[in-house]
Amino acid sequence: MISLQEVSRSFTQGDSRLQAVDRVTLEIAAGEIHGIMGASGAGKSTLLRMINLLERPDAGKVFVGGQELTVLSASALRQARRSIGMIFQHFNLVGNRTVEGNVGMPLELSGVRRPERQQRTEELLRYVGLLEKKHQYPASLSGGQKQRVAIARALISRPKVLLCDEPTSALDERTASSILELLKEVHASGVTIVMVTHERSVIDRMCSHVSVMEHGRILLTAPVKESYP
Ligand SMILES: Nc1ncnc2c1ncn2[C@@H]1O[C@H](COP(=O)(O)OP(=O)(O)OP(=O)(O)O)[C@@H](O)[C@H]1O
Repeated sequence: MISLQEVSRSFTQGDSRLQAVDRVTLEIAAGEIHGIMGASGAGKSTLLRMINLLERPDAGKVFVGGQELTVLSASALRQARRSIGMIFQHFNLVGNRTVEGNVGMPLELSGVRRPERQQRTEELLRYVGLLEKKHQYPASLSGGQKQRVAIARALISRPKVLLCDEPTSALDERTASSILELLKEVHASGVTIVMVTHERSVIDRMCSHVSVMEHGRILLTAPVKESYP
C-alpha cells in the first residue's frame, strides 16, 4: 500500500543543514497498523508527512496504492491525496467553521455539491458519535470531541490510508483510549493506518508492525509481537 524508497529530507537550521530523514526505505502492506516510534527529533513526523507529500522529499520515491506520488502534477497530487487521510496531535480544525463545516471541507474543496456533502457529513458525524454537535464550533468541544471531528474529516473522502501524528498525545488517558478504539474500528473497515507515537503502550495495544527511528534512519521494522523479545 505504501512504499518509501530511499527518501531523504533535510532542513536549514541556522548556518547548517539538518538531515531529518536520511535515505529511508519502508514498505507498509494493506491492512497494517504501522507504528513509528523513536526519540524526539528522530524524524518520525517528517517521515509520516512525506507519505502524502505534505513534506516533499529532497530525494527518493513515494508510492501509495501503487501510484508514484513524487512524479505527479499539482492537480494529480490533489486527487491522489483524497485517498490519504491525516489526523494530528492538535487536531488542526478550522476555528471559524462549525463541526459540520470542518468535516465537509475536503468535499467542498473537491467540488462535491451541497446535498451529497451534507449527507456524507452526517453519516461521518454519526459514525464518530457527534451528530448532535454539528452546528457547534470547535472551541466549544473537548479535546476528544475535536479529535473525533478530525477523524470524521479525514475519513470523508473514503481514504485507503490514514496517517496519524501523535493522535492521543494531547488527551487524558481515558479519552485517548476511546480514540484508539475508534481508530481500531476505522482499521477494521479496511483502512491501512500509519501512526507516529512516542508511547510504547500505544504500539502494543494498536499496532501490527513497528518501525523504530533514530537520527533520521529506521533502525528496525518488525511485527509487534517479535519486535521486543
Ligand atoms: N520545518 C522545519 N524546519 C526546520 N527544521 C525542521 C522542520 N521540521 C522538522 N525539523 C527538524 O527535523 C528534525 C526531525 O523532526 P521531526 O518533527 O520529524 O521529529 P520527530 O521524531 O517527529 O520529533 P517529535 O517526537 O519531537 O515530534 C528535528 O530536529 C526538527 O527540529
